[in-house]
Amino acid sequence: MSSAQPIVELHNLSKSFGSRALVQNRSFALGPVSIRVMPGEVVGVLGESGSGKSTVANVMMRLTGFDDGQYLFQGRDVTGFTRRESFDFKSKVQIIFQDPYGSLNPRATVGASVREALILHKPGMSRAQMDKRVRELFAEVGLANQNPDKYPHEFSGGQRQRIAIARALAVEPELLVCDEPLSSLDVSIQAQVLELFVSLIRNHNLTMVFISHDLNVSRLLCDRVYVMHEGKVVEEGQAAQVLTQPQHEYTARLLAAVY
Ligand SMILES: Nc1ncnc2c1ncn2[C@@H]1O[C@H](COP(=O)(O)OP(=O)(O)OP(=O)(O)O)[C@@H](O)[C@H]1O
Repeated sequence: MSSAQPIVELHNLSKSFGSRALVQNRSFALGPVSIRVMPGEVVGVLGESGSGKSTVANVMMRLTGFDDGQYLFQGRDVTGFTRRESFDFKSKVQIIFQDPYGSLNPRATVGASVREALILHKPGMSRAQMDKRVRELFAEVGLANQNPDKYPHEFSGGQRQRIAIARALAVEPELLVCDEPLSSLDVSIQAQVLELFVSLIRNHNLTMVFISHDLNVSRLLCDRVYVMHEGKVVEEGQAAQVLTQPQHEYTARLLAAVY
């Protein structure tokens, strides 16, 4: 491993839901978990439904807080972020959700949605430069022939997910968090969007956290993986190793369920 600074470090982080006052009503979603993401890595966070994967994604995106532990982003404790750092964080970290409807404004054309990201996070571009960038991004995600002046409902689910990916890439994020980005798509479309992820990872040196219950997809995309069970990391390591010769009995069970 290089001596570069990690992008993300979660140290013994835990999070509970429910009433803080009534300990018996508190349910633990996470923890403690420690997860590290180095620049240029594709890191899988894997597990069954309810294992805490989305909570990890939400904490990493700062969409939700946490109770204990520490979250360092590029070496800075996120709880001490200034307003400026919080704003910068939003352009450095992007998320792709399971359901692309959730990330696209239904009342804006898809081109306007991508331009909005450019206006916010890449200020100073002219309208012509933005339109050119939108066309480049659309080509990159396999939508070269699609009209950016159409609305989200005029596209298929797979196309909408491609647009959400284009929007996330528009800000050239330093970290892309993908929360089950294939799960809401038809099986045949999943394979095509998976191919897009493979080519984006190959061509962009993306740093990515890939949240998934799909071990086959994770084996294909990820360099390293963390396997979660009941809110804790039960196994971590190189994807090729963990997903072929698991050391933990839970990972072995998950793998056995796939074949
Ligand atoms: N807002 C919430 N309020 C209360 N409990 C929650 C909330 N969000 C998650 N939980 C609980 O935290 C635990 C982990 O949920 P989480 O959504 O992170 O799991 P997951 O592995 O992403 O599952 P899935 O794949 O089904 O989304 C679950 O027990 C869940 O019920």
